[in-house]
Amino acid sequence: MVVHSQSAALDHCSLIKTCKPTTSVFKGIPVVDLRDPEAKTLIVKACEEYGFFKLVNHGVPMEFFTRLEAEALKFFNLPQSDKDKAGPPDPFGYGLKKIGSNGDVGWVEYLLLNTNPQITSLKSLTVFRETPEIFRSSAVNDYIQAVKRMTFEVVELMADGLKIEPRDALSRLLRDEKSDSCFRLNHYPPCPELQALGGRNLIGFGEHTDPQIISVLRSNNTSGLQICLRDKTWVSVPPDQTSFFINVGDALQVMTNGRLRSVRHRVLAESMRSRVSMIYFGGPPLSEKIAPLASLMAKGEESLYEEFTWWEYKTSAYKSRLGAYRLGHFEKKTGGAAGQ
Ligand SMILES: C=C1C[C@]23C[C@@]1(O)CC[C@H]2[C@@]12CC[C@H](O)[C@@](C)(C(=O)O1)[C@H]2[C@@H]3C(=O)O
Ligand SMILES: O=C(O)CCC(=O)C(=O)O
Ligand SMILES: [Fe+2]
Repeated sequence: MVVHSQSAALDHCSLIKTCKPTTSVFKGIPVVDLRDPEAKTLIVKACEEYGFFKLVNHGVPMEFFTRLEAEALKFFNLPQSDKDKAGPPDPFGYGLKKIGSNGDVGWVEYLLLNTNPQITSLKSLTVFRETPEIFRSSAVNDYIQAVKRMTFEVVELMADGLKIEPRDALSRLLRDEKSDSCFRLNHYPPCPELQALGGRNLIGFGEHTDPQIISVLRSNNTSGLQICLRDKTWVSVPPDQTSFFINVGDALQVMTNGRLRSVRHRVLAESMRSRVSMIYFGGPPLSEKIAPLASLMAKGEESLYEEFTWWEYKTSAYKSRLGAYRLGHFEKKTGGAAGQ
């Protein structure tokens, strides 16, 4: 639904969608302790049931979070004209409200970066030059390196839990120097005018699944993140600035032939507090064939999906609207109930 502004003050968010307030807080969020000997089993269980879990005792020092968050806020607090020098995102760079290039908008500003220096686009280089503080400091790089290392461990545990052989079948795709991964810093400013919306919530980042293999999110202590459960209800994820929240992406759903499900999620804006989040999206190299892993398939089990490369999936995803069910296009017509 489009907001019909109730005052002039609301004009600047008049194209952004609202939704009914959700009161239910996700109390049963699966929590995985990376040091727990049972971690591999718990990761698989959480990803089968929710495509989502919270990770604690992850070993990434809090200092990495606080440094990057401070640098991010310094950047987002710059005058608009300075931030605009790092945009528009195509797809990398600074973006304000527009998400992707197919008409999606949200109450958010962001920096989208490539994590692979070898294929750093000209746009990213411009970002480096135009926003010296955040990119001259080592905060972004240090954070990404630490989160990548931890993510490799998580997907290796996942492979162990799923009895995938070899155990680096997933992590090698993320470790590959041509891995098509990216990193996003999101800033959701407070929206005091929300109170005039009669209790409705403003969409910060509309509902979607992440196309990649895995997404690793960390935010400050502001709520807003919600996930969609199997019964289609939306629940709020209580924020925890010391932990990571891990999402199964579409590519992992396909590689496990639907056993792990990519999770639909969204972010709602708050009226009083600003939310800062940082997300590493781990993707495979562009040329990688995305198909169910042989060691996971039962005898005679057939793939639910047509064969495609990550490049083909990504190209199709980037032509789609944020909320689209992107995997639908790649499901085998006779393949059974993979859909949503
Ligand atoms: C509307 C879009 C934004 C997006 C590209 C897309 O066309 C559909 C997928 C979107 C998404 C969601 C997860 C990540 O935030 C993202 C970077 C990605 O890989 O897919 C975004 C894309 C984007 O913001 O460009
Ligand atoms: O900002 C967040 O907390 C989540 C955003 C998100 O889902 C995304 O950028 O893909
Ligand atoms: Fe997402």
